[in-house]
Amino acid sequence: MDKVYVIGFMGTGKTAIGRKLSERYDVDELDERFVQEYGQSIADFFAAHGEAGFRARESELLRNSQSQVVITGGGIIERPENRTWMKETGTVIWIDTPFDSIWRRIESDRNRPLVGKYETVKSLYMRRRSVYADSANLRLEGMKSIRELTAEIESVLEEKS
Ligand SMILES: Nc1ncnc2c1ncn2[C@@H]1O[C@H](COP(=O)(O)OP(=O)(O)O)[C@@H](O)[C@H]1O
Ligand SMILES: O=C(O)C1=C[C@@H](OP(=O)(O)O)[C@@H](O)[C@H](O)C1
Ligand SMILES: [Mg+2]
Repeated sequence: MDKVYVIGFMGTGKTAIGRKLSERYDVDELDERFVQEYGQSIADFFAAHGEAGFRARESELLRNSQSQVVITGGGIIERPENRTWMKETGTVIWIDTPFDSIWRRIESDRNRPLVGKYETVKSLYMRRRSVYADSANLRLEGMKSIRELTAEIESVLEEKS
């Protein structure tokens, strides 16, 4: 398999980039598929089943994805088996954005159940950052625009085709 996986912390633009890529490529946005399949928002699902319940289903969606481009949720790298799966089945692209820019984008978004206090989210970011780095084949500079980031991912897709 020769997929492209897009990873990165919440608010790095994965979903927005996925929407643009879907104009030209077959894209699976795992969080959107989650909501379709389970008929509940991610926030409501977390409240009812906890993070562990979400992670189990998220991992299943990752494994079953048939699309060329897979847009992940920020926590996909929490499970080591997901990191291994992505590396073995495709190219993993990490969008690396400084925390303070991310925070401005996500702080008032109530759809992300893991967004709480600044310090708590920042420590999640600090813990995950090296995990994204270890999981990825390619790092993109996240301060670029959505359009530029999309174009960079498109050039990886073109190279692979
Ligand atoms: N590189 C960027 N430049 C400008 N705005 C961005 C960028 N990345 C994300 N955003 C904005 O931040 C918000 C969250 O983006 P989203 O695509 O939902 O991120 P993710 O899926 O990685 O959590 C959206 O309003 C999006 O337009
Ligand atoms: O980082 C995380 O653990 C999560 C990120 C979210 O996706 P985005 O990265 O698209 O915000 C979503 O999957 C869920 O709220 C959990
Ligand atoms: Mg998203």
